[in-house]
Amino acid sequence: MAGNTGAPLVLRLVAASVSVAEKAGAIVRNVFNSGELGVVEKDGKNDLQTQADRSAQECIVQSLSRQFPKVTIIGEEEPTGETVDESHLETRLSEEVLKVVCPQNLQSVKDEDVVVWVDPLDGTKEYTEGFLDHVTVLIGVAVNGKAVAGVINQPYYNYKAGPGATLGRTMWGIVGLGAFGVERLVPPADKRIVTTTRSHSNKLVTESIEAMQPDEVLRVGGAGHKVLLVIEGKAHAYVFATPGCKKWDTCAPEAILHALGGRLTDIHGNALQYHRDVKHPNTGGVLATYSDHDWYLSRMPESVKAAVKP
Ligand SMILES: Nc1ncnc2c1ncn2[C@@H]1O[C@H](COP(=O)(O)O)[C@@H](O)[C@H]1OP(=O)(O)O
Ligand SMILES: [Mg+2]
Ligand SMILES: [Mg+2]
Ligand SMILES: [Mg+2]
Repeated sequence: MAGNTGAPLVLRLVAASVSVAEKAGAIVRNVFNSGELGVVEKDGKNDLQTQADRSAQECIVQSLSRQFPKVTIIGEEEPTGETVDESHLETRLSEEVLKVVCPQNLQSVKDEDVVVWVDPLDGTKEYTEGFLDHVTVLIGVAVNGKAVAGVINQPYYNYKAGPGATLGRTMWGIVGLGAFGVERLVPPADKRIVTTTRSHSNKLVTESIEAMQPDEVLRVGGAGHKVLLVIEGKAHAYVFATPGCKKWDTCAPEAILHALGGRLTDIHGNALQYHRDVKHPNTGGVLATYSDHDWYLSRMPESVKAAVKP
């Protein structure tokens, strides 16, 4: 089976995730092109699911669990119970990933040490509203509760460039090794740009953003997308001082940001935990930066910190 080459487990997982994230990204585009989004309201307020979320989740979870039957895989969406569409599966390994040398500390990781966190479509609200570049597919690999590797596919990267442009990109990273398919760019030095939610805002979010005294606020969708804005120097910080983000929203982006030298914590500065039995919501909110992380932490109002407990 493809998952059984001699490479260390973490590398094989990332190699499989890069291939399957590309496939899931294609599914996300195909569903949108079909015009039949099949939107369902989930339990939470302002919480949607589409056919693309369901099909991409099936693609990722089925493909990975067939290759790595002993690894815990946790996806955002509930299984549909429908027969698996074999044409949705992808079990090849990315050669590009298998070429790298796995960091020493991750070479002998065992199946039972790993949890894979899957967000088949991050930015669902924006997807249904046509903000297509906000959408990402997120596959994060956690070892002993820490985010160590991540894969992000952005299915509509470049779609504003017009016909002929290559649509979509895949980025991946391993802490201790670096990240590929994305480049760290430095944001402007003469102003402070903060990014936050456009569809899940509330008083706590607004208060915390104001406290950062930003020159500009980018209100956009998706946790993956906002971490990419920080990585690519379009924003100095991603500030989300409320509990809506879940482990599958942060695991992959956190690992890629860390691999490039940035930081992602809750709004108190605590590391996020990714054990298999952890509660899914990031109850302490999210703060992602490249630099001055402590400054953002110090600006966080006490009233917000008291309301957004870890
Ligand atoms: N209140 C919420 N309910 C459900 N999902 C949320 C909520 N807040 C954030 N999320 C998830 O975190 C992501 C980042 O938040 P936002 O886009 O508002 O900045 C969302 O795209 C959504 O992921 P998903 O689209 O995968 O359900
Ligand atoms: Mg969702
Ligand atoms: Mg999400
Ligand atoms: Mg999602």
